[in-house]
Amino acid sequence: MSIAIPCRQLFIDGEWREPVKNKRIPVINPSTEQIIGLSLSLSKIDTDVYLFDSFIIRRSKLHFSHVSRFQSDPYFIWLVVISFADKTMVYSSSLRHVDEKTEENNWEDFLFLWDIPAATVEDVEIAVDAARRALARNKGRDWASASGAHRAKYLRAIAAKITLRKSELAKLEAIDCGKPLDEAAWDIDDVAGCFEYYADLAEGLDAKQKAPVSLPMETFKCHVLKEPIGVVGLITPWNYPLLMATWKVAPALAAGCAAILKPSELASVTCLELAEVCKEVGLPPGVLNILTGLGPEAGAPLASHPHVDKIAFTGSTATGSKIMSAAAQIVKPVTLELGGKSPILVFEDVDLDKAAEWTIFGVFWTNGQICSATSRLLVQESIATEFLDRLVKWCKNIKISDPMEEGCRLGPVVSAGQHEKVMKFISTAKSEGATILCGGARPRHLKKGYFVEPTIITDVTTSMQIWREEVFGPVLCVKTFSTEDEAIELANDTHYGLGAAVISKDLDRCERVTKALQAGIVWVNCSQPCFSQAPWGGNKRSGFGRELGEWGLENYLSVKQVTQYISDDPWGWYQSPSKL
Ligand SMILES: NC(=O)C1=CN([C@@H]2O[C@H](COP(=O)(O)OP(=O)(O)OC[C@H]3O[C@@H](n4cnc5c(N)ncnc54)[C@H](O)[C@@H]3O)[C@@H](O)[C@H]2O)C=CC1
Ligand SMILES: N=C(N)NCCCC(=O)O
Ligand code: NA
Repeated sequence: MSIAIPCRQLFIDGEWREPVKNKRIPVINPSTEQIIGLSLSLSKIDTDVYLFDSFIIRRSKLHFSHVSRFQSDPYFIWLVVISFADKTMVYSSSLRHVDEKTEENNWEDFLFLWDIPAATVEDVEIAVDAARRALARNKGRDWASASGAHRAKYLRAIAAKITLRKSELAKLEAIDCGKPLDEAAWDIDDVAGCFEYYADLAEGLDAKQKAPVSLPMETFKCHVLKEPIGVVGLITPWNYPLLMATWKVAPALAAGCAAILKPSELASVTCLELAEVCKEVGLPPGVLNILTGLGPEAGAPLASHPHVDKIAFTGSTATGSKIMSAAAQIVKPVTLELGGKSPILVFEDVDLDKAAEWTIFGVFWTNGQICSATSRLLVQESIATEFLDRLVKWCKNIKISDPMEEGCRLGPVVSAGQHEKVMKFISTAKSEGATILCGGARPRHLKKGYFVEPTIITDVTTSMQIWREEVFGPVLCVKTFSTEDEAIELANDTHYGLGAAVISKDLDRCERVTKALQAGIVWVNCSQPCFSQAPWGGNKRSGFGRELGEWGLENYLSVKQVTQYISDDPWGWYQSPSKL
């Protein structure tokens, strides 16, 4: 017998809520290709399990004493099993209670499968309504027109809770999307840091209100109010599930907006935990609603909803274009962070090993699934052979494993579909005449999971698919150049314009090249580091608008001009009837 136990519900109006259509999506672990689940067969559980007890992991055997938690709380239990490549672990989470369990029950009969709720247009309606009510409550004084300092308190409380749950959230993230645990831990620090940063900016907003605008006429006085845009829809991808959500949620809340977050169906688990965090800190109901679900069913109705005032999106260029079309029908503003095919330029004066490490970090970090991945290497001819040789050596040293394994530096890509897509890119490159210098296949030691070896492709022409299209996997393609001008021309030979990196000891050259590169972000002597304080976003088909920093806050603010007539004299344009 097998029953599905829902893990979390949709988070709407400050409450957990079942999706109207009661639809759910399984949570798949990309390392095992399996639905994360628990087979409650006593014999198995006695072998090797870990219990997450109120989010503290401890190794334990599962006894009925633990299971009895079922009865004490009729809605939640605290068990989830996660299967890894070589072992099975039990983690706790809030599972909805579906049956009366007693010690006499035969547990061998039950299989718990982990899934997430799938919202549809009906849930979107309820969430949008909740968000609008949150803005209007107490004439706006509870949130939208409260002081920034008031809202900052919630942002700080969220940051603190996230820090407290860091190791658990990092594990959930790593298991759900396949990124190495060390990277996931880093992400969670960034998440907390981002909430803290926007708490500061929310406080700073109060002092910036009523900023005067000087006018050329003494009879008038002008100032500017910064007001929340209103209800915002935030649609996010799976590569940095909680961090990409945070880049939008934190500034939106700082600004005083009410938000509906729609994370990616491929990795939503940590975003649902953010909902729990918001519940715990007592965020006013409806201020943040979290709707997991499929793009066309839950994302599209947000994009086209007449009462959603803005959409902020990160994801593929194809989906970004659909969202923009939907929003355009009602002239709804959008900001779009889309794909990329970012170049990294390596000049002949570099330290080869330092440059090699940044080059592989630039493209293999997050298993190659970063929109800003510097996935086109341009290396100066004079050092090309030696540099590629070093790169291959660095690649061979990358630990590819289950993301939970100590020291893992490359995990699986997120899904079967993504795996297939990446492998197809590699085979097309081969068929178009490119050379696979290293990688290109599943690592031999990993029979299961969506793993792809770190792959370097040479003998590439500028018309090949591998040069032009975003792979979103651990694949680097290489071309050589002889002059700086040629390097710049090749670098800018793309429809995208998100990131770019230049590696050279000559800082004057770095400055020249930086100016010539068509990109929203340029890294000098590094690739990928990212800070909450600095603007993030692209040009061309990589989208528009900037997240993070003060620019990120402006995304969610509307500027209101207030102009006052201060003269005692009448305006005097028409002849006054009283003078007749
Ligand atoms: N540049 C980036 O940050 C990302 C790029 N990608 C690329 O996109 C490819 C496809 O991956 P997906 O996960 O399908 O990306 P996607 O861009 O379709 O998904 C991003 C988000 O948009 C939502 N979405 C999908 N269709 C929608 C629609 N019609 N209206 C509103 N929301 C919608 C998804 O549910 C998800 O939350 C990947 O293979 C990768 O190459 C994927 C994720 C992030
Ligand atoms: N956390 C860092 N460094 N980068 C995040 C990049 C997320 C993106 O793909 O847009
Ligand atoms: Na997943």
